[in-house]
Amino acid sequence: MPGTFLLPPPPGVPGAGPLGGAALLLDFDGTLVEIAPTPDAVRVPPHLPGLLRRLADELSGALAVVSGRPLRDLDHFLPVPIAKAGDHGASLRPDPAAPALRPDLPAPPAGWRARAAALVARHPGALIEDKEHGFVIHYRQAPELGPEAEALLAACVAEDPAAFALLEARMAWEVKPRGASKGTAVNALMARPPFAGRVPVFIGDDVTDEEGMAVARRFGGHGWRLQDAFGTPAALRDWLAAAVAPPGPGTTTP
Ligand SMILES: O=P(O)(O)OC[C@H]1O[C@H](O[C@H]2O[C@H](CO)[C@@H](O)[C@H](O)[C@H]2O)[C@H](O)[C@@H](O)[C@@H]1O
Repeated sequence: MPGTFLLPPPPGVPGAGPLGGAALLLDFDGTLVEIAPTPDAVRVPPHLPGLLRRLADELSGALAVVSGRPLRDLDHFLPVPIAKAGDHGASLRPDPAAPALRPDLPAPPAGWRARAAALVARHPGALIEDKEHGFVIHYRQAPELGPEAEALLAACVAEDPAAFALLEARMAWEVKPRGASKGTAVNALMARPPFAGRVPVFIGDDVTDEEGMAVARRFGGHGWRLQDAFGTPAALRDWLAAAVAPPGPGTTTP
C-alpha cells in the first residue's frame, strides 16, 4: 500500500483536495522548465534535480519525467536517479539503476532527413534535432518556416503512414515512430512497480502531452494542463517544493 505522503491540491483545479497514493508523471520542456530559444539553451534551476529526487523518495520511486527528449538529454539536464521516459515513449527507464528499455521501432529513411536539412539550410535560425527514431525541425528562430516544415514532413510521413507519424510541438514539427507516444509510456510505467496500483497524475503543457494525460485518466488518475493547474513552470516547481516541505513564510523557491 502506498505510504502516507500527500500531494497538496493544485492551485488551479477547483475542488481538488490533497492526493495520497499518487504516481507523478511530469513533462519536461515548458512544464518543469521554461521554454528557451533553442533546445540546448534550456535553463534548469539548480534546486530542481534535488527536488525531484526528494519527491521520488517520498513517492517510493513513483515519479517519472515523461518527455519528448532523448534520455541522454534528460540525464544531462536532470542528473538524478529517477524514472525517465524519453523520445515520446520510444525509450523508457522505469528503474533508474537498470538499462533503458527500447521497444523495437523503425528509424525514418535517410532521404527524409536530407530533405529536411535542405529546407532548414534556407532558413537561418532554424535547426534540426536528431533522435534515435526520428528528427525534429525547430522553427522558433525562423517562424516563417512553420507551414513549409509541416508540409514537407507531412509528405514524408505520407510515404509510410503505418510506421511514422507527424507530431506538432511548440514551434516544431517532429517525425516519430507511430508505435510510441506518451500514452504508451504511461501504460508501460503504470504496469510495473512502484507505479502500479497508484493514482497517476500527469502534468504537461503541450499537445504532445495529451495522450499521456488521457492514459492517466484511464487509470483513474488525473491529467493536468500546466497552464490551467499551475500557470507557469515556476509555480509548478513551487508546488512540488511545497509537497516535500510545506512552506512557511518566505520559503518560495527560485
Ligand atoms: O515532452 P517535452 O519534455 O515537453 O519535450 C518536447 C520537445 O521539447 C523540446 O523542444 C521544445 O523546447 C525547446 C526548449 O525550450 C524549444 O526551443 C522548442 O521550440 C520547443 O519545441 C525538445 O527540443 C524536443 O526534442 C522535445 O520533443
